[in-house]
Order: sequence, then structure tokens, then C-alpha cells
Amino acid sequence: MPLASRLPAPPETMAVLEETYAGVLRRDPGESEFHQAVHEVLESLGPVLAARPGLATAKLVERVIEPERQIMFRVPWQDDDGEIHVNRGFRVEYNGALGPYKGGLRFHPTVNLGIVKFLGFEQIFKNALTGLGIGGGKGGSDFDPHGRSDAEVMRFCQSFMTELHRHVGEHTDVPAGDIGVGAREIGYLFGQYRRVTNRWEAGMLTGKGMLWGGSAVRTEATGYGNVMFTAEMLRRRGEDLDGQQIVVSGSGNVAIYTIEKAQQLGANVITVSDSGGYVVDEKGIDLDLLKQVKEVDRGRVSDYADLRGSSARFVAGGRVWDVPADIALPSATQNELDADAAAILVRNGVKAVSEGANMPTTPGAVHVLQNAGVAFGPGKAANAGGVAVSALEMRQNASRAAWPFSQVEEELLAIMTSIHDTCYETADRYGAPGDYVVGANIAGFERVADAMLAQGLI
Ligand SMILES: NC(=O)C1=CN([C@@H]2O[C@H](COP(=O)(O)OP(=O)(O)OC[C@H]3O[C@@H](n4cnc5c(N)ncnc54)[C@H](OP(=O)(O)O)[C@@H]3O)[C@@H](O)[C@H]2O)C=CC1
Ligand SMILES: N=C(CCC(=O)O)C(=O)O
Repeated sequence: MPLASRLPAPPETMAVLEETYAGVLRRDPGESEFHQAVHEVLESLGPVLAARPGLATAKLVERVIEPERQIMFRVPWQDDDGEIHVNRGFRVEYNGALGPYKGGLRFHPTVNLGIVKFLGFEQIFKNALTGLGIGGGKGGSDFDPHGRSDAEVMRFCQSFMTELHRHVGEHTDVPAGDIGVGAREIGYLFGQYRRVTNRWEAGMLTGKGMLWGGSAVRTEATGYGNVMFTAEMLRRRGEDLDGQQIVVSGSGNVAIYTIEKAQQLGANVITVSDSGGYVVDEKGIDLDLLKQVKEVDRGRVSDYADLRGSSARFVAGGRVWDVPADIALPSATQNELDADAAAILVRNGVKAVSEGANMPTTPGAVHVLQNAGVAFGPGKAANAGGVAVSALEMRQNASRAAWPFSQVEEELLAIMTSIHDTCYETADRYGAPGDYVVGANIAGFERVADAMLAQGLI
């Protein structure tokens, strides 16, 4: 896809960015999600490079695009029947200019280097926007935890950390959860780290249990934060969440706590989904039942529909975007909301779309939504609540403190409001009022670039 500037920029500046992008396509063919993530950022940087030619001279954009370190490793493990499996592990330590590498681990059969690089590249700017002194990184494996016993997941996590421990630490690289990596997996990973290093290093992993160094609100943080960001976008338009009809995709950690905060603010959430399809619940999602199905029984959204009764309908293979709503909060996976879905949302009168997931909206869908005047919150800004509270967990660990839920939630609200305002004001300053994609990309990039320039050619 050719590079088109989202903002007026001199042709010679765009030519430099186009050559940089061509280099990415040449060097990393086939990594389509990584290309997509880079493409979106480069489309925002024209005016920045035009105003600061020194960035081009310093090859700053090329340096940000190339990870500082890419680690891949073998993960052998044995299932409950004694059969041996071999998975592949990844950790991309993308950019440490602002702090230790920080980012989740994803366990999903679709994980490959390109996926990890897209997630890590997004994480650089997301973490920069938090202002909390964290660099960008990401990792994971093509291991599929679905249907595996706790013992099998434990053996996999122990094998995975036996290798990963060489590369992580509280002052180096601090992983956390993402798709397929929740409280159970974090526990097994931390236990193995402790065993192989003989160190109690609380700050090397976030999302830990409350009894052993975890932070209040970390479980809720990503979902809460996206709803807080959405509320700020609406507030700027003289609206709030009370009474709004909301469609949510996904039914995991981000989706569940998105629903919780949205319901607390008076909204009516009527859908959840998983890879089998979606449920629409005319009475509104029963969150206690959803938590029981997903967090306790590790079931499917179709099980929710069966248990919920007549108000809930399961649509196999369908997408929540077909259901009329005021607000859409994609909280499952990348590229789940395409241009056709965006057109349906617009036709049904959607007012705001805010990304709880990482890069869930395709470029074509972003174009449809923004052209229709829909408030759009990009994931690198809107879903930064998770990593922000991870950074607060690291802060508590460093001071051996444990803050109460109310204090952490107050901090989270302040951080999400600050991220919103930074993006909003940056977009305004660059002549793209209300374009949070431009605001997030430029504000995040400038913070990283200034730190990189100060630290020399490394
Ligand atoms: N956890 C965190 O701290 C943060 C997560 N995110 C992002 O939020 C999104 C969700 O993560 P999280 O809630 O933690 O993960 P979970 O594993 O808890 O839940 C993922 C949900 O998305 C669904 N899903 C995953 N892949 C697909 C697919 N290919 N097609 C349809 N549905 C799919 C899953 O359904 P199924 O069970 O059928 O696979 C599940 O309902 C991801 O994009 C993640 O990168 C962003 C910021 C922070
Ligand atoms: N998966 C996460 C959370 C990362 C973290 O808490 O370090 C993300 O920001 O995408």
C-alpha cells in the first residue's frame, strides 16, 4: 500500500519516508501486520521530519523501525499423555530509550516474528505516551493454551521461562500478559524464574498475583482504561457513556473489564465474542455469568448464551459489528474490524470506536470511520491502561509498597486523561483536530526520538 501523508508534508520529506517503508518491505517480506503498524506511523510523521530535518540526517525513523534485539528460541514440552511437543518462543526487545523493555507475552497459534514485531512496534509509542519510563518490547509463542490442562500449561511455561530468563529482568526487560497469557500463566512463569535464578525479583514480570507482588487494578486496567479514554473522547463532544448502547468484541481479560467499567458508567453492553462467533444479549451482558463462564470454567461465549436463557442469542461465525450500537470497543485481536464492518457501524449511527485490542481496525476501516466523523481511539493510546498499571506495579515493587485499589484506579484515570489530552493537543498543533491517530503517533514518536538523539548512535 503506497504511503500517503495524513497531513500536508513536503514531497521530498514523503519521498524519504517512502524509501524507508520500501526498505521495510524489502528486508522483512511477509510480515504483513508489522508492515501495517509501520505504515500507519510513517503516514503521520511527514510534518515532524519536515520541521526537524536533523531527524532524517540521524536516520531516526530507520533506527526506530529496526528492533534493538530479536530473540527466538526452542520450547520443548511434554503433554499429559507423554507426547513431546516443540514450540517456538520469541522476545523482541524493541526500544529501550525511555526505560526497560516492557510488553506482553502472547500465546496463540498465529504468533510468529511478524506478529511480535507489530506488537512490539506499537508498544514503543504506547509506553512512551504513558510517560512512565518504560521502553517497548513484546514476546510470546505459537503455543495454543486452549484445551490444555493446567499441568500442560505449567510445563510449557516452565520450559519457556527456562530459556527466556536469560534475557529478562527488572532493569532489562519486563514481560506481562496478552492473548493466552493470564493470571495462571504469569504465575507459572514467575515461579520458574524464581527457581532458575534463585532471586526474588518482583519487578521482572507484571500481572502477578496480589499475594506475591501484584498490583491492584492490573487485571481490570486495560478494559477500564479504554472506557476512560472513550469517555474523554465523548466529553470533548459534549456527551458521556450513560445510556449508550455498546458492542464489545472478545470475551477475555480486556473485554470483560471493558464491560465492567462501561456498566459502572451507565452504558448498556450487549455483545461479546470469541473465535467461534458472538452473543447478543438484549438484556445487556450479565457480567457475573460471563466471568464464571470465562474466568472460572474457561468456557465459550456459546456456553454463556446457553446459560443466560432467552435474552441471549449465539451467532456462530458472526461479528458483533452487525449489531446496531452507539459505541464499538474492539477487544479481541488485530484486523477484526474491516472497512465493510465500519460501514455497517456508520450506517447504524456509531459515534465512537476505541481500540481495546492491538491494531483491531484495518486502515480502510479507520478511513471510513474518520471520514464519517466518528471519534476513533487508536490502541496505542486507548489501551495503554494495562501497561500503565504494569508500570505502577513496578513502582510498587521497587518501593515494596502495595497501594489500595482506589489509589491505583485514580492514578489510572489521571494517566488515561493525560494520554487523551496529549493526543488531542498534538493533533490540534499539527493541524489535524480530533485525529487521535496523528496525535498518538507524533506525540509517542517525538518522546522516543528525543531520548534516542540524546543517547548517541547505538
Ligand atoms: N492483556 C493486556 O494487558 C492487554 C491486551 N491487549 C490486547 O487486547 C486484545 C485481547 O487481549 P486479552 O483480553 O488480554 O486476551 P485474552 O486471551 O484474555 O482474550 C482474547 C479474546 O480475543 C479472542 N480472540 C483471540 N484471537 C482471536 C481471533 N483470531 N479471532 C477471534 N477472536 C479472537 C479470544 O477468543 P478465543 O478464546 O476463541 O481465542 C478471547 O475472547 C489483544 O489484541 C491484546 O494484544 C492490549 C493491551 C493490554
Ligand atoms: N499486552 C499488553 C500489556 C503489556 C504490559 O502490561 O507490559 C499491551 O500493552 O499490549
